[in-house]
Amino acid sequence: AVGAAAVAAAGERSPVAAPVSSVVPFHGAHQAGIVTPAQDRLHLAAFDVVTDSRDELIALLQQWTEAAATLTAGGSLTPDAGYDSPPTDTGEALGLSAANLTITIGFGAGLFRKDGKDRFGLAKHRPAALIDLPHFPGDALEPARTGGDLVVQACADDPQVAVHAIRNLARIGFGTVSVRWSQLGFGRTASTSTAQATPRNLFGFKDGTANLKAEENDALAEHVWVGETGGWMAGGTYLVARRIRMHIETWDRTSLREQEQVVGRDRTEGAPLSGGSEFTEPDLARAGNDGTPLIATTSHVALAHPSRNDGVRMLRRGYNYTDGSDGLGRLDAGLMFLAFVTDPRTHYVPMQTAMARNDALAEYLRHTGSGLFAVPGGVAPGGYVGQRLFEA
Ligand SMILES: C=CC1=C(C)c2cc3[nH]c(cc4nc(cc5[nH]c(cc1n2)c(C)c5CCC(=O)O)C(CCC(=O)O)=C4C)c(C)c3C=C
Ligand SMILES: [Fe+2]
Repeated sequence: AVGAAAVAAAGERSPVAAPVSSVVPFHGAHQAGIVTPAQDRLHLAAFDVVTDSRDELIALLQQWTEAAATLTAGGSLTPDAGYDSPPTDTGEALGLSAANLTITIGFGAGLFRKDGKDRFGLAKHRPAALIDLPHFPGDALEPARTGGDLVVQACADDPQVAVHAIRNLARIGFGTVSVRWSQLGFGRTASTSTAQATPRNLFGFKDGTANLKAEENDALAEHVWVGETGGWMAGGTYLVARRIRMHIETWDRTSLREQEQVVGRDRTEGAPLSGGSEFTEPDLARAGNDGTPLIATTSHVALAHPSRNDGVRMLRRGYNYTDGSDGLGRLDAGLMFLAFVTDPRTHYVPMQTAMARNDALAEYLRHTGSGLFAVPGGVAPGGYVGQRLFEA
């Protein structure tokens, strides 16, 4: 510390040890990056497995697990093979803190069977919940932004740390996997802890108010985690990823009254239009002077509310994105919707179907990418992500 202070006093930059508060533990009962506090930056990448070798796949997951444990602790990858070889770590995170990096790994349907082939002898272990998502009305999915045999979600407070993580995992996987699609995100669009303030999405509304929070253990057990009867998926969850383009130029020409009616909450506070403040429970039955519900039945909040969805809740953990413009004078901007659920058949498909048909918000949205991934439970030191699947 004395040495560091002397360097700082001399006005030079010194390599500073990562403060403890910037490290999210990698090992645990569940993978990090799900109920751990949502960071502000995302790099999500889906990979195709390009080998048919089960041993190579297992070796990759072992290497990814080891690298993830190192990177999330703020370390860099070692050892180097020598001066005449490419460095083992790509280097752009040297000197940066761990920035609360979390790395979360999931398995797509293609790992279990692809093009009719059971490449890795895993077909019999494909969970029933890992469905092929149906086509929803209005979907405009681009194949180059959809699917993937594996997914890695890297979240951090620093975008360079998140990108470094994905880049290095892709580098480790060279010859075994290739990146199918990837998405950068900024500005989380959900709170996953009551300690976090509610952020805003690119429509300018608070997003995440009624989200499931890390403190709600019973609700997480019911709506997010796969239970003990789930075999190799026990302690895991399913990640629904949807790249949703938001027509922000159209939205920006819409009156505030219309915007609030479409959402069902007021823009400033995020309070439900039935009254109260941000965290007041929406009263979907409360009618205004004209006898119609204050929260329109076609509003997003009404359609997403548990009372209209068999009591279903989900853990949303999405991010805003902007990917330049589309050549027609419009920003390609939107929401990388990420939600963790115990079973997408009950906890995503019915809600998305209702929204695609009736949600007033749908007029301003276009789903352009999609993925569904089984996210296994957490890893103990010495183990690797998905070990229970390969030993099942
Ligand atoms: C199928 C699930 C959902 C999709 C897809 C989705 C897209 C989406 N949502 C917003 C903005 C808001 N969503 C809000 C609440 C909310 N949304 C969902 C589900 C999906 N959203 C749920 C389950 C909820 C919570 C409902 C409840 O329990 O009351 C809100 C209100 C604030 C909040 O509670 O978070 C906003 C705003 C956008 C812009 C969007 C697609 C781009
Ligand atoms: Fe929503």
